[in-house]
Amino acid sequence: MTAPVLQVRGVSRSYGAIRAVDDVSFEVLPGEIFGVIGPNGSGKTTLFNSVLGQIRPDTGRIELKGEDITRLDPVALNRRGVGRTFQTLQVFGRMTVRDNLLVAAQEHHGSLWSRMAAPADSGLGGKADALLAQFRLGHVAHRKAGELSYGQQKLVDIAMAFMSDPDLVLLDEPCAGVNPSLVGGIGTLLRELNRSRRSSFVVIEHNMDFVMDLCHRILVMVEGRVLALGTPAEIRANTQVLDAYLGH
Ligand SMILES: Nc1ncnc2c1ncn2[C@@H]1O[C@H](COP(=O)(O)OP(=O)(O)OP(=O)(O)O)[C@@H](O)[C@H]1O
Repeated sequence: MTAPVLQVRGVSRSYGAIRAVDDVSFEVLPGEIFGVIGPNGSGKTTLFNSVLGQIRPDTGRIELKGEDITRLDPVALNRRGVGRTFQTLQVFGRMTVRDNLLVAAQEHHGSLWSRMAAPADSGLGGKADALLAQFRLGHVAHRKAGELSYGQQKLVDIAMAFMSDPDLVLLDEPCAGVNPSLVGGIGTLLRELNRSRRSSFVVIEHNMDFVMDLCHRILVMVEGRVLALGTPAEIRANTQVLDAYLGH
């Protein structure tokens, strides 16, 4: 059997009396695109941030390629090959698109403070140019990121996560705020990246068509717990999911 890239075992996290994540277990396989869906407040972000070392779970264990990463911070995780995108844009509007990518890579190699310094090329220019071409952003490489449309800035944001050649990328609502006409393009791009880079993705997304179309397997969370886990076809046909969530 193929060893999982990510293994989450019995993770729980409470905020006071609220059990935001309640005994959640799942694994993500190499090359898998794994979706996490659920109504607002069902614990998706808390689960995501637990995996990313942004918050500490109260109980449970998280493994990356068989190694315990439960207590690692986001910078250490990034160095081990875990990338992420945020719900809100992280691009520096006054820097060029290409420099945004170079700075993202420096963050991987150096300190967070390097984001604030003028970016040197550091030999990463070739990698940035290849990603910009793959993201169809080559023609805007030298424009200030803040001058681009929101959808294009979102692409820059996603490209930044790939500068560190991650094995695993967690994408927090890649379609949020994006014009519906561009959503299909983001899906195509993520499929291409998944194939060409053989990296695994975990995607939180409210756009159900996007998730069903993109993901190999989907975890459905309701009130902090796993309601269902299966292929898109299995999730669509699951009556509990229909009642608790999709049927709303
Ligand atoms: N920092 C916090 N302090 C207190 N309660 C929190 C905190 N973060 C999350 N919660 C609570 O934990 C529960 C799960 O929230 P979480 O943000 O993880 O859900 P979500 O599924 O990501 O929601 P959304 O789809 O709206 O982003 C909710 O009841 C929320 O109010």
